[in-house]
Amino acid sequence: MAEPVLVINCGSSSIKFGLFARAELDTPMLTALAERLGEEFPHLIIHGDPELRKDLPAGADHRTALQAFMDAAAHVLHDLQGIGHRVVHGGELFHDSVLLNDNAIEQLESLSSLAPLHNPRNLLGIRLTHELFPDTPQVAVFDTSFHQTMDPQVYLYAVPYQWYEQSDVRRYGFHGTSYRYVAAETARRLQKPLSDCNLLITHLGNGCSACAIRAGRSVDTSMGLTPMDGLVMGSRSGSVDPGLADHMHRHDGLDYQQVMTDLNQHSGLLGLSGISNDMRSLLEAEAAGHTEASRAINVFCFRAARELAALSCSLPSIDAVVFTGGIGEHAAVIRQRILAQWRSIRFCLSDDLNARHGDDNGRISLPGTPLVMVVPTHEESMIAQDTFRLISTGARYE
Ligand SMILES: Nc1ncnc2c1ncn2[C@@H]1O[C@H](COP(=O)(O)OP(=O)(O)O)[C@@H](O)[C@H]1O
Ligand SMILES: CC(=O)OP(=O)(O)O
Ligand SMILES: [Mg+2]
Repeated sequence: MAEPVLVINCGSSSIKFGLFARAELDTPMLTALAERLGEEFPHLIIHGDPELRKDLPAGADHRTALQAFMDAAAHVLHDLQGIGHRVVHGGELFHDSVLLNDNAIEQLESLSSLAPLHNPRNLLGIRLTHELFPDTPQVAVFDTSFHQTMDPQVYLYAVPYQWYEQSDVRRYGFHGTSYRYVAAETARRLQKPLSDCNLLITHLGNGCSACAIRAGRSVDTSMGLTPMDGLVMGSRSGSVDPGLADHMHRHDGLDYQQVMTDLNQHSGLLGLSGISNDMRSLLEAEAAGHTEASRAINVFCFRAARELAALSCSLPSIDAVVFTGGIGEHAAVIRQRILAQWRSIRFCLSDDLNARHGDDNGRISLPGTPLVMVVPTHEESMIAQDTFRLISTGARYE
């Protein structure tokens, strides 16, 4: 058997795994998903050998899920050529994917506070696999890399310039590996070179963002210094007035750390509804008449539309609006409600195509109206591609 690459994609509420042979990046030998981590009913599903569905203990975290996968799949995890990890924040230190060594891992640790729901978990995966496979090369693929093409006028905040020069305060953008995949896949479906494509893509998962792609390159995106900015997310607030921290301190005595924890973990869909961070649960609750669920969903949809409309400023024209991520790919009614909020463009979805999550090309809009598509993301495939590439060049981080 060809020596495969194992990919580990730690998201904020899920871990996705893939085992890839070099020649088959579109069709992994094995895939696995651990989801609803930290919630009441987390579970692990493996497709391949073994075929497995296993409930994890209530509240199970990323560590438990990683270990459960490693135990269940141990018999296929041999002769690995490499292991590719999603790492969310690369900061100013990492502009492209990198073969990891102790020095790179140490540098990564310094970025953890900028993505507290992600980088520590990404490092957990790196450390665990290093213990299990000490001689196997490991590669980090960063969410931030794809957005390196943004111009200074886009990535600079209007704060004292020394903050950028001395403390790397700027907008970085995230979900870049997803945008890289979805942009290329959309171009393929449109039968156009990527360099001719102007796209607005929104990645709606537990973390949510949107990206303007001009001539195939990221020119603006909704997330900033950290993955808290922009859209409303599962448990993150998205953009808020920075004056809010001072207000909550004076009014309720919250210290800065508490405000940050609340904005990261107790806000977004969860904070607004008091029910769940998961859109599936909220749609069920809304159908059962819970107005708190509707409140959260309405804010989510309005804010997504507003960010998309704002990002459209960066594009000379829009070839397609594209939905991806767990919500973007599976929640037809959310796609419809977001576009209904964007009143300056008259989107006309086909109810039938939207309910089916798109025709063969992912189109969900009626012919002759602005093109809207659903294109499933495949971050794992991009990470596998970079992992094979870096292993063959062998260039290590200095
Ligand atoms: N069938 C579905 N209908 C509505 N929302 C869904 C569905 N499946 C997944 N989701 C949403 O997608 C989220 C997970 O998205 P995903 O992109 O896989 O996660 P992560 O951000 O952890 O990588 C869930 O939290 C849930 O809100
Ligand atoms: C960057 C980010 O929010 O990632 P995820 O959607 O996987 O949580
Ligand atoms: Mg994700």
